[in-house]
Amino acid sequence: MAPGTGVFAEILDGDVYKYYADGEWKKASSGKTVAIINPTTRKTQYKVQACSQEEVNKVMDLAKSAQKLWAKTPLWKRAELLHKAAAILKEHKAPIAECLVKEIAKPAKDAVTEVVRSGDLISYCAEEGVRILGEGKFLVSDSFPGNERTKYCLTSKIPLGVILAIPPFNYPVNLAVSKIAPALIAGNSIVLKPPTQGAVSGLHMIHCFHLAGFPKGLINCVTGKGSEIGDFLTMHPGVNCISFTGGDTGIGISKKAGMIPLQMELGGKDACIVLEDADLDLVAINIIKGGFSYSGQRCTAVKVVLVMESVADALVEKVKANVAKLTVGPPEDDSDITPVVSESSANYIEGLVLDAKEKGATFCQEYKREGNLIWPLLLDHVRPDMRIAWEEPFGPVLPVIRINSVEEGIHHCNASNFGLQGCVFTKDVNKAIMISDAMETGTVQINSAPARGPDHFPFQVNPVKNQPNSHNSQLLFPKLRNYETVYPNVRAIINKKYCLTGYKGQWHWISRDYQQHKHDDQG
Ligand SMILES: NC(=O)C1=CN([C@@H]2O[C@H](COP(=O)(O)OP(=O)(O)OC[C@H]3O[C@@H](n4cnc5c(N)ncnc54)[C@H](OP(=O)(O)O)[C@@H]3O)[C@@H](O)[C@H]2O)C=CC1
Ligand SMILES: O=C(O)[C@H](O)COP(=O)(O)O
Repeated sequence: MAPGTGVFAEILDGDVYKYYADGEWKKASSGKTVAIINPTTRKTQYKVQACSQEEVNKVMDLAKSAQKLWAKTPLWKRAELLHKAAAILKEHKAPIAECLVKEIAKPAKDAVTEVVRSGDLISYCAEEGVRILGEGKFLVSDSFPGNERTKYCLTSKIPLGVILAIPPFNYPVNLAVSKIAPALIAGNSIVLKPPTQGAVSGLHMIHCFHLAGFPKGLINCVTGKGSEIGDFLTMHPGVNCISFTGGDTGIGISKKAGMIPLQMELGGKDACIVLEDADLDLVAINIIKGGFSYSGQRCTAVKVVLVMESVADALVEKVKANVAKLTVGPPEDDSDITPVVSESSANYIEGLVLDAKEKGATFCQEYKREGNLIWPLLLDHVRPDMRIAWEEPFGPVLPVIRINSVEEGIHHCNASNFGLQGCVFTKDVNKAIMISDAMETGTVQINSAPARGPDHFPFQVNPVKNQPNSHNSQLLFPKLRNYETVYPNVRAIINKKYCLTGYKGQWHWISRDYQQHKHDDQG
């Protein structure tokens, strides 16, 4: 089934996709549309409605009223509807994946994975939600000095209200449901503003919730350019919480939004620290996976390699050999490297490459670009005075900085404004843990590339970094009546075999020996 046909026919009006409010698909009164450009053809692929401020006002009112009733809907019923939406989404993975291919040039197989993973996440939120939200806390007064047992305190989790969800282009389905599903199970309503590139995938996903039979007005989706309706949405008095994922736009939003909870997942410059004793074949494979999957357009992509000088030549050779194997071309062919999302993004990446060239970086491949398609590029001998050492290219260009000590690597990682993830490669697990502790990032992967998934793992930025707090979707679950613990203290050091997670001071350790790990990874 093609997008906008079959069960999805009602979301399309002529060649323009409608927006969703009050349980219905509608045309915007502005009469204006927004074009979605296919990154591969650079031609208009789809059109969506440009919603007006009046429409946003209406949607906020609807979302507010619907939320009041939804909060009274039994938890098990909320979970039932979410499970239904998850099944419908997975059933219709093909047309939604096609939208991802056409709107954001996601390789065909990865596009299907994104939809399936999103369905699983919705179900997971439904399952966990009934447990987490089913529990409360009980306190007695004489546990505090000077008190007799004359009072009992019961706390329970209540919804925040209307959640404004704004995901980025690179996972328009998955990063939308990672906001929508926790919000709904916890009794909140949703106003989704999808990214322009990715809006049509988002509208198809929303239709799956519609088909599941959620109450009218509970879930709404307004389309339009962020630069045009963004401020009106984020400063709207009807919004009780903003869940945003994207770039520096989030910093602006956090300054404008006022006294409401914010969930901010912003950019990353994930460092990969490579020690002398690392298994260089394993490192090279992970650098390729971490740095170049979806053409580097992941917040968790490896964005700078910090390798000990003594093994740098050997590592660069191995990575070069693997880069040569990457296929470059259209997403429909499931190429490894596909066009980046827009011309302005390609121009930005090119600016970083030219700056590095001017300042003397070694080009391991020839720089090549056709339209938005940029061939994978490894830049060796990058120095801290080059922009690429610090900025996030969000494209298939990876800098290598040679270091003479572990401290130098940690220093570079910590000097970055970003604090999302990082990774360290060494056979010495003690060193790995010590380095992980010293890296000011939310998560460190040991002997593995950075990644957000599996989707139920904690995901947050290190709070010492100059960014708004970023944390996983737990914010959308609870608002304790006494405003405790809005930001859960979660830190994780994760990889497939060594896993150390902490939650409110409780630490769990699972380990297997490195040889076993190595054996598993080599298949
Ligand atoms: N930490 C994390 O979990 C993740 C972070 N990211 C980061 O996202 C960035 C790439 O995504 P990208 O989409 O380009 O990010 P942007 O910040 O450009 O856009 C993100 C979203 O914000 C919207 N937006 C734009 N302007 C405004 C505004 N003034 N008010 C409200 N919303 C607005 C966009 O809409 P429109 O498209 O219409 O402009 C889009 O939906 C990278 O920096 C990446 O690292 C990506 C994924 C995960
Ligand atoms: O946008 C991103 O980069 C995602 O949050 C990363 O998800 P992944 O690491 O599972 O690809």
